[in-house]
Amino acid sequence: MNNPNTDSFSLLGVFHSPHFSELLRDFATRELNAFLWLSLVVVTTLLLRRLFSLFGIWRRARTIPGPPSSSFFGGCKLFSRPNFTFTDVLSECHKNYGPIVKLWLGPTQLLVSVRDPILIQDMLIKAEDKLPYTGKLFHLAFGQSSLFAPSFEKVQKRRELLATELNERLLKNGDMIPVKVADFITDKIENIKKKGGIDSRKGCKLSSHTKHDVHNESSNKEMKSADGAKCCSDDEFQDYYFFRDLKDHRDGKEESCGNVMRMIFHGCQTTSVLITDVLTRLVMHGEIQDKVYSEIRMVGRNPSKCEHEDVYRMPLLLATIYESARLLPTGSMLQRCSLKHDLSFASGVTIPAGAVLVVPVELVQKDEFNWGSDASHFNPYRFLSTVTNRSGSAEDLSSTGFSSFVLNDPNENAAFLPFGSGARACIGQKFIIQLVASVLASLLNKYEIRLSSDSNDDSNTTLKNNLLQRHPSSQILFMKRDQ
Ligand code: HEM
Repeated sequence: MNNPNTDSFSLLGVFHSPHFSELLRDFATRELNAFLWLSLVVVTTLLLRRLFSLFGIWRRARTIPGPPSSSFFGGCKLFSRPNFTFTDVLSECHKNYGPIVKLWLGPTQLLVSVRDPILIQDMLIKAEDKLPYTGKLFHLAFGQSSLFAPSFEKVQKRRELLATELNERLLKNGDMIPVKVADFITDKIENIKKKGGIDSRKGCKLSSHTKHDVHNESSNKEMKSADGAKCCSDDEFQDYYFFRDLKDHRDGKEESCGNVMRMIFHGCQTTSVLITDVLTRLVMHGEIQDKVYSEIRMVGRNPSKCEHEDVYRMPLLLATIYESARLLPTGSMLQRCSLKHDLSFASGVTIPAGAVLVVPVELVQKDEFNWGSDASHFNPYRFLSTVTNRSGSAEDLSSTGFSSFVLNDPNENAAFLPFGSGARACIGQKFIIQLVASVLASLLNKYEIRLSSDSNDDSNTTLKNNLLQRHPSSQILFMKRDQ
């Protein structure tokens, strides 16, 4: 029989033998070598894949014209010029290289700018995604949003829902909102006059009081109309109008506020720029304001059954809004990208997946080639045609309550892009144009607007927080009309 003490002793002996520890060391060395080799193979494969995709991008980007460069940073020389904005850089590139140009922003980051309206239309339809990092910025600020996410797949369903909500349900019941908003603003103007003791003949500077007034009344949750009647509380208003359906279709991952906050942020920013700009244009062009007022009075004498449809009988007012949006778009650029697939344009150019695609809206909307020699001038009549009789001469329809002009669809011109175009175009366009037109019609019916004597007429346009802004902003006076 074996003695267990002797067995364990001999086993310990094997473990302690120099041969065994050499074996162990050898095993550990081989394991480590295998691991290092494997890591090397994985890292090399990854690097090679990256290098191949890089060469792929360079090869495909070769067909796109752009600034010649010895390095990737083709735009460097242009960027280093003093006082040169990004729009200036793109303008310079387009002048030299044609309607489509490329700029390397880094070895792997290709930017392609498109200026030709036909190409833009093609691109905005085909490029359905937006840049991932722009979404992340807003994600940090407002939480996750399925409405403004970069991938089209993610936003498609939610876009359809919101479009139905805005264009079918809200617009069809559209009488209430503009009336309430206009009443609210009128109420504010009258309050400011009373509180400030401003001589009503001198009018009222809305801009200088708005901040203080909004702050004072933020605790008062009920909106009241000019005659003091209760309209509805903020909560009811939000619940009923904008957000009911969006809340119902929320998925688990999504933060409840993300969509609502992004929409409020986007809607407020863009709408305030548009309204301010239309008012400024009307102040600067008194003759257009007078004609818009006549149009409003004419429609007012013969109103439609549905009040919200009246604005469609005010073509000059609508054309004024479109022309203001053309001359001062809310952002200087539209951006897109195709995250998964390369894009092929009808012109034969292929844009690699992941490239940043931009449309310099400001340039396109003021391009003489697209808008004629008066491209940089305010001319709402460019969106209007005259109603003619059978003999071809202009017809005067004022006695019938209809304008002698008809509004041409501004979106027929591919160079009209204040609301974007294609797969990711703004969903709010129809809704906000009707709303802004109704509110302006109510205001202009009650007030004549003039520029305060201390305002500076020489306002220039600058880009701040991604929005085009006028500086210094004009101070507008509201003078009550004798009704
Ligand atoms: C004057 C008012 C407005 C202007 C000028 C404006 C302009 C724009 C522009 C330029 C875009 C990007 C389009 C593109 O990349 O092709 C956009 C996107 C969008 N707009 Fe507006 N917008 C306005 C008001 C509104 C309002 C009131 C709403 C909703 C209530 C709205 C909802 C959206 C949404 C959801 C998108 C994102 C579309 C997407 O990423 O798929 N907008 N808007």
